[in-house]
Amino acid sequence: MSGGESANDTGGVKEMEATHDTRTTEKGHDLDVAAGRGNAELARLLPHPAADANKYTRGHLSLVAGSAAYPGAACLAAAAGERAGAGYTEVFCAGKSMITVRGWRPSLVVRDWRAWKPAKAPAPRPGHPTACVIGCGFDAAETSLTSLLMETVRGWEAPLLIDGGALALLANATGLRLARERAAAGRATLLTPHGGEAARLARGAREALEEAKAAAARGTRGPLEGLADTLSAAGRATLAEASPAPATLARALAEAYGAVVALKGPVTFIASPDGTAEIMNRGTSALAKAGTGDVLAGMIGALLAQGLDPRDAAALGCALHAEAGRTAAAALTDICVAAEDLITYLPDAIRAIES
Ligand SMILES: NC(=O)C1=CN([C@@H]2O[C@H](COP(=O)(O)OP(=O)(O)OC[C@H]3O[C@@H](n4cnc5c(N)ncnc54)[C@H](O)[C@@H]3O)[C@@H](O)[C@H]2O)[C@@H](O)CC1
Ligand SMILES: Nc1ncnc2c1ncn2[C@@H]1O[C@H](COP(=O)(O)OP(=O)(O)O)[C@@H](O)[C@H]1O
Repeated sequence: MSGGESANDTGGVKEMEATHDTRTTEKGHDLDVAAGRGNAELARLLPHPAADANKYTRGHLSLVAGSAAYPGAACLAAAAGERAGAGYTEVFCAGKSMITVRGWRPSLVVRDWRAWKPAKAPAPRPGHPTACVIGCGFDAAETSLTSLLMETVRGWEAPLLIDGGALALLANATGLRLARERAAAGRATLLTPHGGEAARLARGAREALEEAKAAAARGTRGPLEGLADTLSAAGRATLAEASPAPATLARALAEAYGAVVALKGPVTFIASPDGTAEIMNRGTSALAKAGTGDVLAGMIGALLAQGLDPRDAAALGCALHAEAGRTAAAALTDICVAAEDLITYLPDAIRAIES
């Protein structure tokens, strides 16, 4: 791993006040980072079901997750998605993972991912929200998964969250181009990298910029034409840095990929393509265990599937995840908490935010 993969230390970002729109300067870039939202604001986003709700109107979450190497990631994300309110949670996973995912939770609808046809999914319609999470438990070494991902980025109309091993597969000129085409078509995308995955996404954006430059030098028109001109100078400077500070990196990735980016770590930064960013620093080091990111992806995916916009889904999902971690740590100690416990303690997190 390169030095760039330690992207999520918090060096360079000033301690945030508990007020909104805190202004700070990070590594010479002028940066506005809004402090984390308060409980009252978050509570208003909680998707309580309407009295006449049914499982379809509550939101349909499709999870494309769980390679043969990592079935557990699909289990964690799907169970978190159910707990976070999705009315219908469907898992498309490797054939070899199906029995594990089915056995873990009978309420999940489990299919082989060869049956996943993102471009043929019914178009989203009012009152029937839907979203897709792809990548939890993807084995990035399995290059055959690239077409599954790219087909989804190209063909899936509703909000799309990309996590885990799928981020490595997205991190190249083709992935960036397809993500930008989604944005241009008004389709929402949310990326949830940890520091290592964010560094890979930055490399992918650099590759795209190089490709665009080479095409321009040859005088060839191509799909990445004008990319450099559409990115801000600050964004390009951040992508060129070996070890950018996380808030600026989150913002540069959001701009480059045309997606909301939640760059996870001890402090999580949520950045949007329009240049806005907010901080989420309610977490606990009890969360530093394998699988907690898969749980977060399932929670945010369920909120997207219930109709929240990507920024709100990321802010509420990260806050609920952090609160669940804190409550779990209070009960179990910060040593003993495991990813599954966050799902168990999600109801306490909801109550904490509502109170
Ligand atoms: N129970 C399961 O089945 C689990 C499956 N998982 C899946 O395993 C796949 C590989 O993900 P991994 O993240 O393990 O491996 P990756 O190889 O994608 O990333 C880990 C590498 O990134 C570097 N890194 C830098 N900053 C980091 C940071 N802030 N946090 C974490 N790593 C950082 C690490 O040094 C490490 O070399 C993903 O698809 C993921 O969803 C994991 O989520 C763990 C649990
Ligand atoms: N020291 C820490 N303090 C607070 N939160 C943390 C800390 N370490 C990790 N986390 C949180 O735990 C989660 C880890 O996600 P990720 O690295 O993707 O895990 P995995 O890939 O194993 O599922 C993220 O939400 C991150 O913000």
